[in-house]
Amino acid sequence: MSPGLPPQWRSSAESGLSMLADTSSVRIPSLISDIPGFPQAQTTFPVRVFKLLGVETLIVTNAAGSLADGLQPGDIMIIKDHVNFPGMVGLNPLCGPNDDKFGPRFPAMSGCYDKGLRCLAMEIAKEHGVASLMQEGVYAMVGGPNFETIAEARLLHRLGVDAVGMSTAPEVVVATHCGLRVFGLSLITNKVVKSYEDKDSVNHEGVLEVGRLRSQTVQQLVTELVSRMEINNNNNTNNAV
Ligand SMILES: O=P(O)(O)O[C@@H]1C[C@H](O)[C@@H](CO)O1
Ligand code: HPA
Repeated sequence: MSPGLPPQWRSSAESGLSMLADTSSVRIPSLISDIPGFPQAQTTFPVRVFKLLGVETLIVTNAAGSLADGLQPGDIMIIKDHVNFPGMVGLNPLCGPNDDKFGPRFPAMSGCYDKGLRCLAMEIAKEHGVASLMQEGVYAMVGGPNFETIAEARLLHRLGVDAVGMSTAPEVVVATHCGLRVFGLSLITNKVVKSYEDKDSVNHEGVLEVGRLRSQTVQQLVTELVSRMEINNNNNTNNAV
């Protein structure tokens, strides 16, 4: 403790320092890799294992809040593209030395959500009578774990984001890097509050509730998609194995 610290500040500063030292009770997040739950290296590791096992397509799902007027809770958004906010400021799972066995140092991300699978999913939705729940849109990943402020929600909306969540982009980046085909769905679990007059507020229980409500529909869509999608042996540009 600095001897120059005013006495009235000492006890809180000391208790803060002792909490930081006691790693058994306090989890200290690393700014680089640990937001909000697990390091990105850990959450994306299975994607490279899939690649090495010969998997060709990654299907991702998430819960997301809607910014688009046309997307209501319970709707299912086919992810057309994403904005990886953490990635854009350096929280990118590809940071660090590149492993050329998996893919190039500077991989392209345009077209990372496969168009053929997006069209097939929409066809399946029509056949199952759930097309009215489905539309394509842009997903943005934010760091979380707090939900958005109203100003943040408005900013995202103005940037062209249709739905916002706290996951998915890192796995998709790693999958695209190693040449996997990707398909993604966002289950819209809530409207993101964009107005200071709005008394609504998002909460995690509500997110889980909508997840339970639509779990069967999402399962049916994904099962049907898997049974009908083409094997894409020739699609991989990178040879990790
Ligand atoms: O599907 P994910 O894990 O992205 O779920 C979202 C983000 C938070 O984990 C949670 C917030 O309610 O939902
Ligand atoms: N914001 C961010 N992540 C989310 C939301 C949201 O409104 N809903 C579910 N995950």
